[in-house]
Amino acid sequence: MLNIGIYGGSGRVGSLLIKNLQNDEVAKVSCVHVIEGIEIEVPGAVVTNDIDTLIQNSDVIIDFTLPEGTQALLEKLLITPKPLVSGTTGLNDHQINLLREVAQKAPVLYATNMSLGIAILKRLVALASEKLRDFDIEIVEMHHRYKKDAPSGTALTLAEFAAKARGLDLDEVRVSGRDGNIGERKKDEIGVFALRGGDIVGRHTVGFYNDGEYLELNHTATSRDTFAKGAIKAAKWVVSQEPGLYTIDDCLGL
Ligand SMILES: NC(=O)C1=CN([C@@H]2O[C@H](COP(=O)(O)OP(=O)(O)OC[C@H]3O[C@@H](n4cnc5c(N)ncnc54)[C@H](O)[C@@H]3O)[C@@H](O)[C@H]2O)C=CC1
Ligand SMILES: O=C(O)C1=N[C@H](C(=O)O)C[C@H](O)C1
Repeated sequence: MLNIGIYGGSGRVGSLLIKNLQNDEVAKVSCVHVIEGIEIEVPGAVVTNDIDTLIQNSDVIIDFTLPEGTQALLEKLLITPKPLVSGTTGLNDHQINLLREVAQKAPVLYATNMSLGIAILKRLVALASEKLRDFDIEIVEMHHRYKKDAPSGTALTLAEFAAKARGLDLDEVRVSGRDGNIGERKKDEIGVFALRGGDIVGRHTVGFYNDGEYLELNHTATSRDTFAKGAIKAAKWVVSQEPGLYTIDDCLGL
C-alpha cells in the first residue's frame, strides 16, 4: 500500500482526500496533519500537528493548505525530502523558489488546478491567444465566498498561457482592477478578474473579444471531488518519478 500523508486534513479539499482514499485499493491515508486546536479522527492514520511526524509517516504528501503552510512544509522537505503534490494557490516568488529547490531533491508535482478540463483549457487558451492575435483577452473567475486568494491560481495560470503564446510578460500586461477614469484598454492588456460568492466550486471564463465577434471558453468545476481525485492520481504518479518539478499535464500524459 502507498502511504499518503495529507497536509491540511481538516480543509475542504483535505477532508475529501481522506474520504476518497478510504476505499482505495493501492493507497491509504497514513498520516494527517492538522493545525493546533483542530481535532479529527481518521481510522488507521496518525493525526498530528507536527510536520516532521507527517513526513516520517508518508511515502508521498498531498498539500492543500495556505501559502504559509506550504512554505513551512517546504522548509522541512528541504531537510528531509519526500515526494510531494501541492495544489495550494497564492504562492509568492519565494515560495515558488522553495518548490523548485525541493524538486531538486525529490519529485514535486505542483498544479493550481488538478482537473483534466483545465489541463485541456490551458492548451485551448494558448492556441486561441496565438491565432486570434488581435482579440482582447479578458479572464473572469468565480469562486465561493471562503476563498482567500485572488485572482485564483488557475486564472493566473491561464493568463500565463495566454501571455506566453503572444510572447508577452504577464507581469507587464496583467490588469486585475479597473475603476475610475482610467482611459482606454491597451492592446496587449490581459484582464484577470475575480468574483466571490456562495458555494461556487470554481468557474473560469477566458474570453477573446474583437470587433464583430467574440469567443468565450468556459470551464466549470461542479464538484470539489474533481480536485481531490486529480491530486490522488497525481500522488500515485509522482511517487515513482525522478526528482524534478512536474505539472498535472505530465501526470496526465498530455
Ligand atoms: N490545485 C487545485 O486543484 C485546487 C487548489 N485549491 C487550493 O488549495 C488550498 C486549500 O483550499 P481549501 O481546502 O478550500 O481551503 P480550506 O481553508 O478549507 O483548508 C485549508 C487547510 O489548511 C490548513 N492550514 C491553514 N493554515 C495552515 C498552516 N499555516 N499550516 C498548516 N496547515 C494550515 C487549515 O487548517 C485547513 O485544514 C487553497 O490555496 C486553494 O486555492 C483548492 C481547490 C483545488
Ligand atoms: O480555492 C478554491 O476553491 C480553488 N482554488 C484553485 C485556484 O485558485 O485556482 C482551484 C479551483 O479553482 C478551486
